[in-house]
Amino acid sequence: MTQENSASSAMREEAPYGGAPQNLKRVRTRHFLNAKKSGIKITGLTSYDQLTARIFDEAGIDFLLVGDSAGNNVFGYETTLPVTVDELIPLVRAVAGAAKRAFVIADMPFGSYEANTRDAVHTAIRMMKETGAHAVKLEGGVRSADQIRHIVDAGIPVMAHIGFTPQSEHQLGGHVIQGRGSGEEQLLADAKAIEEAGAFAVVLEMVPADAAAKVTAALSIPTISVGAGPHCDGQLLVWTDWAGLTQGRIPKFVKQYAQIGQTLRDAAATWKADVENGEYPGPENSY
Ligand SMILES: Nc1nc(=O)c2c([nH]1)NC[C@@H]1CN(c3ccc(C(=O)N[C@@H](CCC(=O)O)C(=O)O)cc3)CN21
Ligand SMILES: CC(C)C(=O)C(=O)O
Ligand SMILES: [Mg+2]
Repeated sequence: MTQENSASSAMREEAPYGGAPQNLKRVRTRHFLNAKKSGIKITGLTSYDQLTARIFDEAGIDFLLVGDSAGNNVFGYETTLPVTVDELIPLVRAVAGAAKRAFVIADMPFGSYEANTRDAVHTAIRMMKETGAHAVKLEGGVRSADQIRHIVDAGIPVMAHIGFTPQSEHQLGGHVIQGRGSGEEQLLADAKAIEEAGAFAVVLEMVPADAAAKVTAALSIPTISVGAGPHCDGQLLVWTDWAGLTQGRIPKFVKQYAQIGQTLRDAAATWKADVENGEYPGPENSY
């Protein structure tokens, strides 16, 4: 969804081939659908603050997910499980306030939607009312279909998330690839249930590329890959993994496009040395 930059097409809302051109005022759920129909890849990154939201939005990234991966990346938790709605809301507000073109999606934290459809609708409405997000995301296929349907009935777009679902990592036995062997049937059943429940898109996380291709062909809504191979309709990565900021083990499906961690470490060490040896502040930095 990144072509269509020419001045002649400026301000035309729909590109002739569908998808979401750069001059769109705002990416919408229909552009996800159009992109799938016309074979234009959808791009998303996570974002947890206004600085990165502004940068990724300016780069033309189609959607920004304020993931509960903020638990790991912002708050320093071991897993996403402790993240609360109250913790995530200010981050979503920062991202939604900064993104002009990108579609902003608020992740629903563990414990905020599973028990019943009332909880699910309540949380989704809070996210929309208190943040300015354009959609919510939750984990689970068949098991979350009722929740998806009720949130959609309340007028809120839902992105679903199946395959490896980090909120159930203890049940899944760790960071384990999903949809292998007989798991493929469950994956397809989950995907179908999500589509029938009215979700506008589905994230497939850590799924074999072949299984993800089958799901992508079987659905009319777009599939978004996080480690689910090249045949999905779009790709999503956790920005701190992708930019080389995450410490420790990162999944094989991540390709790093920058080394921000090393850049910052070098900058900090250089600045410390400059202060210690009197190089900083120089006359140009003093009044
Ligand atoms: N998209 C995404 N989901 C996550 O759950 C997640 C991230 N990103 N990034 C930050 C952390 C790091 N996580 C992970 C996830 C998987 C592996 C991993 O090593 N996976 C194996 C495959 C699974 C296996 O067979 O054990 C790999 O080689 O990629 C490591 C860290 C979990 N967190
Ligand atoms: C990795 C994506 C799909 C996510 O749910 C998150 O960042 O929380
Ligand atoms: Mg998440």
